[in-house]
Amino acid sequence: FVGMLPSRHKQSQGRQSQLRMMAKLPKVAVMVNGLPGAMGKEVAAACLRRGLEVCSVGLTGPQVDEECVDVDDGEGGKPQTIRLVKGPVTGAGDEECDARLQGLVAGYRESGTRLIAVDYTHPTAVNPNGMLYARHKMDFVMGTTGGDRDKLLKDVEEAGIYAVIAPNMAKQIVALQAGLETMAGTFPGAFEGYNLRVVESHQSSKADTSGTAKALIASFGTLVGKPYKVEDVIAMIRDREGQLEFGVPEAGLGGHAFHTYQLLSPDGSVEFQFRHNVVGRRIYAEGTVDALTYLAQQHGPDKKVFNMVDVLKAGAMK
Ligand SMILES: NC(=O)C1=CN([C@@H]2O[C@H](COP(=O)(O)OP(=O)(O)OC[C@H]3O[C@@H](n4cnc5c(N)ncnc54)[C@H](OP(=O)(O)O)[C@@H]3O)[C@@H](O)[C@H]2O)C=CC1
Ligand SMILES: O=C(O)C1=N[C@H](C(=O)O)C[C@H](O)C1
Repeated sequence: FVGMLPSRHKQSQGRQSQLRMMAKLPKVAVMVNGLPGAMGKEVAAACLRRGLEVCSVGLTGPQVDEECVDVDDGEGGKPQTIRLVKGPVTGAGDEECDARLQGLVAGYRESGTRLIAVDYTHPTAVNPNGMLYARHKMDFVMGTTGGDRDKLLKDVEEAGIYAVIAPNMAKQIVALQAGLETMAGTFPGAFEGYNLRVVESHQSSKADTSGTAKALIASFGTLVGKPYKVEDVIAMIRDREGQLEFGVPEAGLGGHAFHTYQLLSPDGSVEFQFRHNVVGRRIYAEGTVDALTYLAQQHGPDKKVFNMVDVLKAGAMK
C-alpha cells in the first residue's frame, strides 16, 4: 500500500498546494471511510472539488463485494479509483484491516502528510472504527450517527488524537442547533408545560433514529424543563407513502432529511414549529470539508475533540 500512497493527480495536486499556501494549511490527505456509501461518495466529491487530496484506500462494509470504487468531483472531473478494505467488525481489531492501516499511516507520516479519516459508515461501526482510529493515532471527522457516543469520546480522549464529531454537518442546521443551545442555556424552562413532538423522515435505508433530532431534543428538554427520552418524542418515517405525505418530493425519496419539531402549549392555543428539510446530501459533504480543514489546523495540547458548533463558532464554515 505504501507504494501506491498519495494520489498522483498532478493537476489536482497543483491546486492543492496553491490552496494550502493560501490557507496556510499543512499537507493533508483524506481517507474516506464508508465507500461506496452515499455520504462517502458525496464527501469524496466535495474533497476533490475543494482541492483536498483523497487517499487511494478507503474502508468499506461487510456487505460490499467490490474491491474498488471510482469517485469524482461531481462536476465532470477525472475519476479517482479508491481501493476498498473491509473495516473492523468486532471492535477487538481486525488483523487485515489493522495491518493495512499500519502501512498506510506510516507511509503518509514519512511523507510529512497528515492523514485524516472521514467516517460515514453505519451506527454499528461507530465504536469499532473509533477504536481503530485510536489504535493508529489517526485524527478523524465522525459524521456517522449512533453507537455509544460516550465510549467514542472516551476512546478518542484516551488516545490523545484530534477529532470533529457531529451528527449534522450542514452549516445552517448547526447554526439552529447552536441557537437552540444558547436559548436553552439562557431561558431554561421558558416553555414549561409545553408538549414536544418531533417527526423525522429519512430514506428507508437509514438504520437509526436521526442523530440530529436526538441532539436537538436535549435543548428542547431544557426549554421545557424536563429531559426527554428519544422514544417518547421522536416519530420516524421510513416508508414511501409516509414520506410523500410528509412532503418529501419523489426525487428525494432516496436521500432526504425532513425534520419538524413542534412545541404545543398545554391548552393547545399556542404552537411553535422548527423545521429543516433537506433533499440530497451535498450540504453535509461541504460542511464535512469545512470540518476537515478546521481539524487540519488544530495542533494545540488543550482541546482536541470538537463538534460542529465549535467549527461554526470559529468562523470555519463556508
Ligand atoms: N453528520 C452528518 O451531517 C450526516 C450523517 N450521516 C450519517 O452517516 C452515516 C452513513 O450514511 P449513508 O452514507 O447515507 O449510508 P450508506 O448506507 O449509504 O453508506 C454506508 C456505507 O458504510 C459501509 N460500512 C458499514 N460498516 C463499515 C465499516 N465498519 N467500515 C467502513 N464502512 C462500513 C456500508 O457498507 P455495508 O453496505 O456493507 O453496510 C456502506 O457502504 C449514517 O449514520 C448517517 O446517519 C448522513 C448524512 C449526514
Ligand atoms: O442518514 C442521513 O441521511 C442523515 N443522518 C443524520 C442524522 O441522523 O441526523 C443527519 C441528517 O439527518 C441526514
